[in-house]
This record gives sequence, structure tokens and C-alpha cells, in this order.
Amino acid sequence: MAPISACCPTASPEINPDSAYASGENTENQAKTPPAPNYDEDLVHKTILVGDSGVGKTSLLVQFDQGKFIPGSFSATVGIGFTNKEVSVDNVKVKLQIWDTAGQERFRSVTHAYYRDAHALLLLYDITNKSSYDNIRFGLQCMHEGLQKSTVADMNSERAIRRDEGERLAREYSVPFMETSAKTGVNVELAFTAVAKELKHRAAQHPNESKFQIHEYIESQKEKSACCSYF
Ligand SMILES: Nc1nc2c(ncn2[C@@H]2O[C@H](COP(=O)(O)OP(=O)(O)OP(=O)(O)O)[C@@H](O)[C@H]2O)c(=O)[nH]1
Repeated sequence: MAPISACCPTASPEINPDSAYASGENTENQAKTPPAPNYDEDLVHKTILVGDSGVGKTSLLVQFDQGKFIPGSFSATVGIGFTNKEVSVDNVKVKLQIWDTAGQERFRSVTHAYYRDAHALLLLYDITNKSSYDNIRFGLQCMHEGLQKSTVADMNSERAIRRDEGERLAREYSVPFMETSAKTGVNVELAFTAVAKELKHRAAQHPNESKFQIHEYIESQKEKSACCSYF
């Protein structure tokens, strides 16, 4: 899968190194030339987090990587950076290279240049921010296929986007959907595990093997009522 956006101009990329968030709090994600990835490029699945500034891309990644949420702890991401993460799928190690992009408009041409060779995009909006949802809709219109969309699932009292609106948008474009929360951790692991499973099955598909059904997997695994119990 190589989702490409017709709306995306290319530009010289500005990137951040691996483990940009290792120190946790108050990380200023300044653009630097990154070291070469440690893994064999052929075996690494490139997943990109996409969404407006402040929707929680960095927080989602940190929750997945380090299992913690520190409110208001990250400066706006500058450019783009990646974190390598191994996920175990049916006893096989799947290497995800997860790229966290800057959501700010001024970095758009830089971050869009990376979509071309992505294996998966996770599109995020903030359920309290209507324009972040509208921008995901716009992005989906521009892209071709195979996207996984994810949204935050706490902040219910300030919700501006109903869950069924997110589900409807995902159905429109035939992409899987779930609401997640970097704050509570709800569905965070699942979002990345589903990507890892899908990519592993694509890479190892044998003619007689039944196809992995990512929609069904997510539907069977996701916590749907979680949002209501946190506020
Ligand atoms: N309540 C709640 N707040 C969240 C959640 N995820 C992120 N936040 C908060 O939202 C703000 C923005 O989060 P970031 O992770 O920096 O957002 P980002 O999308 O990486 O932003 P850019 O780097 O500018 O693109 C921070 O104050 C976070 O603490 C969540 O799931 N629930």
C-alpha cells in the first residue's frame, strides 16, 4: 500500500531523530538530520501519524511507546521524526517505524513529502475540534486507499464530533475507525497492533492463507464504551 495525496506537494524534508521523545517531558522537537534507521529497510513498516496541530499525535505515540501521558508536556513538533517500535504479531516481530509529523500548516509541504512511501497512515482528529475533523475529511478526499483513522476518546464533555460522525466518515472511505485516548491509553495499543497485523499479513500473504480482516479485528477488539467512563 502506498497512499499518495494528490494535494501534497513535495519539498526537502525536515526530520527529527529516532527516540525524539525518550526523555519524556518538555521535549523541544527541533529538526535535525537523523541517524540511519537501525533496521533493515526492507523489513520495516513505515507508519505515519497525520493530523492538525494539537490533535495528540505525539501524545499517542508516547502513550504507545512509553505507556504514559503527561498533559501539555510536548512543544509543537517541528518537521517530522520517527520512533522504531517492535510489535509481536502471532509470535512474529513486526518492526514499525512510526513517524510523528508536525501538524502546523507551515510544515505541511515537508510532512506531505513523506506520505508517498508510507505503508500506513493513521489519521487523527480531536473530538473537541471540528476543524481538525474537517481537515481529515479533506485529506481523505485527496488520498487513494488503505488508511486507518483514529481519534481521541476522552474529553467527552467537550465533544464537537459525535462518534457516529467519525464512523460515517470512515465508512465513506472504507477505512477502519476507532476512537483512542492518549490520556487514558484506551485503544492506543490496538491502533498500532492492528496496523502491525495488517502489514505483517500483507508482507507474508500466501495464496491459500485467508486474508487478515482489519475491520473485523478492530471491531472485535476495540473498547467502545470507554469514552463514557472517564468524564
Ligand atoms: N484529554 C486529552 N488530551 C490529550 C490527548 N492527547 C493529547 N492531548 C493533549 O493535547 C495537546 C496536544 O497534544 P500533542 O500530542 O502535542 O499534539 P500533536 O498533534 O503532536 O501536535 P503538533 O506537534 O503541533 O502537531 C497536549 O496538551 C496534550 O496533553 C488525549 O487523548 N486526551
